[in-house]
Amino acid sequence: MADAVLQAYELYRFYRAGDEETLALRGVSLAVEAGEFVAVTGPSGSGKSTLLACLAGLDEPDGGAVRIAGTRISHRPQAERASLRARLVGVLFQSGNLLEHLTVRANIDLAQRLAGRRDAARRDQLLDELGLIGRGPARPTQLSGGEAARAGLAVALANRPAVLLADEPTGELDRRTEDRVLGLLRRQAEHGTAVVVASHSSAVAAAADRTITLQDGRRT
Ligand SMILES: Nc1ncnc2c1ncn2[C@@H]1O[C@H](COP(=O)(O)OP(=O)(O)OP(=O)(O)O)[C@@H](O)[C@H]1O
Repeated sequence: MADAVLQAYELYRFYRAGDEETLALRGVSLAVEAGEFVAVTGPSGSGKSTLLACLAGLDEPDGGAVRIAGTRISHRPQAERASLRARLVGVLFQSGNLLEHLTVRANIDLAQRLAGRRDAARRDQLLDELGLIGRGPARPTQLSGGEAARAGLAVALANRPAVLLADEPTGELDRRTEDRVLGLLRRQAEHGTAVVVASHSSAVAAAADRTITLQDGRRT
């Protein structure tokens, strides 16, 4: 797995609050190849969101390392992590993927600008593929739940990321919209992106090439 586009080695993450210490990750390793779709499952509190945040460089592991496309993203200043993330990683959450004061189109443009790019053709292609061609001028508050999920995906894919990390991206969606979003994630993997989705949903596990399970911060 030395050539895996996403590599995590022995990740540890501790949270301290007063005398309380939570061991959210206890030595999690993971390698995902380009084109693979991996589901991360496990009970509530098992460390799924913490793992995804560390993989995305949104959080710093206390131990271990994350490499994306051969570049270490962990243990770097926050600004460097943000810059690497903008170029290499698409991040999709259940909500909060879109800035409320910007239109859908402007949200995608912003994601490209943050990566030092401008690619209107890619933006329009994404809006088209995701069935949002008429919704480009809409603001997030004007979108249905399913439209907002697809617009969030458009932002995450704006820069053709090597790795797409999604944390419960279908949590609030009805089954039909969930299937549509999963189909889009699948297609993205078929185009060569390494896709990692943390979810409680059995539909996500069914759509994935393989599933890893966390329990108390460890892989089972
Ligand atoms: N900022 C934080 N401060 C303290 N403890 C935290 C923090 N974030 C997460 N934890 C703890 O770390 C552990 C792992 O949490 P995490 O959110 O990664 O689990 P999860 O598997 O994503 O859960 P869920 O399925 O409920 O979203 C839990 O015990 C949680 O309470």
